[in-house]
Amino acid sequence: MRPSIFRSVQSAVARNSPRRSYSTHSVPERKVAVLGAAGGIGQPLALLMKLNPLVSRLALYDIAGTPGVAADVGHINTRSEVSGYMGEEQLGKALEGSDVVIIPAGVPRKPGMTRDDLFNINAGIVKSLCTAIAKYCPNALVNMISNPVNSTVPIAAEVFKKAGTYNEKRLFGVTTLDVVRAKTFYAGKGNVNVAEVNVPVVGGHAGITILPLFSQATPKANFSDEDIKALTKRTQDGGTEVVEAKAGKGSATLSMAYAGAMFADACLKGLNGVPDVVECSFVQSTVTELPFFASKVRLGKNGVEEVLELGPLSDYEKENLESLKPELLASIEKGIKFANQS
Ligand SMILES: NC(=O)c1ccc[n+]([C@@H]2O[C@H](COP(=O)([O-])OP(=O)(O)OC[C@H]3O[C@@H](n4cnc5c(N)ncnc54)[C@H](O)[C@@H]3O)[C@@H](O)[C@H]2O)c1
Ligand SMILES: O=C(O)C[C@H](O)C(=O)O
Repeated sequence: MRPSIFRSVQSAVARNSPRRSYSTHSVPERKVAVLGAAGGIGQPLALLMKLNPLVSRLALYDIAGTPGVAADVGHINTRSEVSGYMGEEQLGKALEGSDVVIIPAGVPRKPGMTRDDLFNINAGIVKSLCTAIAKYCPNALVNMISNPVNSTVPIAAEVFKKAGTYNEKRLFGVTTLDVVRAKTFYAGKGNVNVAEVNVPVVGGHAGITILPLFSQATPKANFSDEDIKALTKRTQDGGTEVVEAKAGKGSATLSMAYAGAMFADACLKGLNGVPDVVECSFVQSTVTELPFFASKVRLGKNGVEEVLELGPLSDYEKENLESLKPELLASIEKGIKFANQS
């Protein structure tokens, strides 16, 4: 869970003849599609994926604005070929042959809203995009960013089940931003080097369902129970902190693009056979009694290689784990119901 994307980005930028360098190396061809690529997350995410030397083709899809984003990003002298696709009739072409599909399509929160308030609009968007994924690239790893993640991931699973393409190893809710925040806040409060910090974050991706496991954080810092409570609350409210600071202009976009690019990079490394790639993600799970749950996941050539157990929890974390379950289960069930009734 180290920010290896920086190393990837630095080495990509350092190369002036990327195509020549890659034609002589055994880096596999990998196509990545970004759905919602003209949005607040989509644009910086497109930039970061263009800087990733593991990507050979980058497909940027949105309902509007992608020709401009693709022309702009496409001028960067890194490995991947960039194509822009706009409107539903071009969605199939955007998806065909994709190894990884990243979905930041949909509306963001405004102050006073919960992520669940986005359900009515985003559930339909995710459902139609996943229907197309099942048709055009059923074997792709799907990285779901669109909120509410606690419901959109179960929606995607149901859509894929109906299409007969569901493989639980290939569907991921992107919770990396919770880990990114937990690391930043922990390092800031503990005055330790942020680059060395690791904090697993489990559960889901909304309010109290976000459960950072600071008892397992490394390197160890000497925090009081009150400090841990404050760090936990700040991590859980990180999204709201940004929504309020943006005052009606949306939610986290830049930190999310960073987190989304990190997670996609981990998926690509796993696909390419890099060993010991472990990230937290909201996946189908038996780690608790809930059908989906975020925890550490080992990534490999088929997507999820192993969903890791939670490990030892403090009493405070045990309590929080029990408290989050009803809300998380309700969000999961809401997604499943939506996918099966509409
Ligand atoms: N998982 C996370 O940690 C996390 C973090 C931040 C934001 N988000 C979520 O990501 C989503 C996007 O946020 P944003 O700030 O980029 O919003 P945005 O409004 O800036 O961008 C969304 C983009 O989606 C596009 N879009 C809408 N319908 C589409 C469709 N049917 N097909 C393809 N594209 C479509 C829009 O045209 C727009 O360009 C929101 O739901 C937000 O809550 C999740
Ligand atoms: O808070 C939001 O609505 C966006 C996102 O889920 C986040 O955590 O920043």
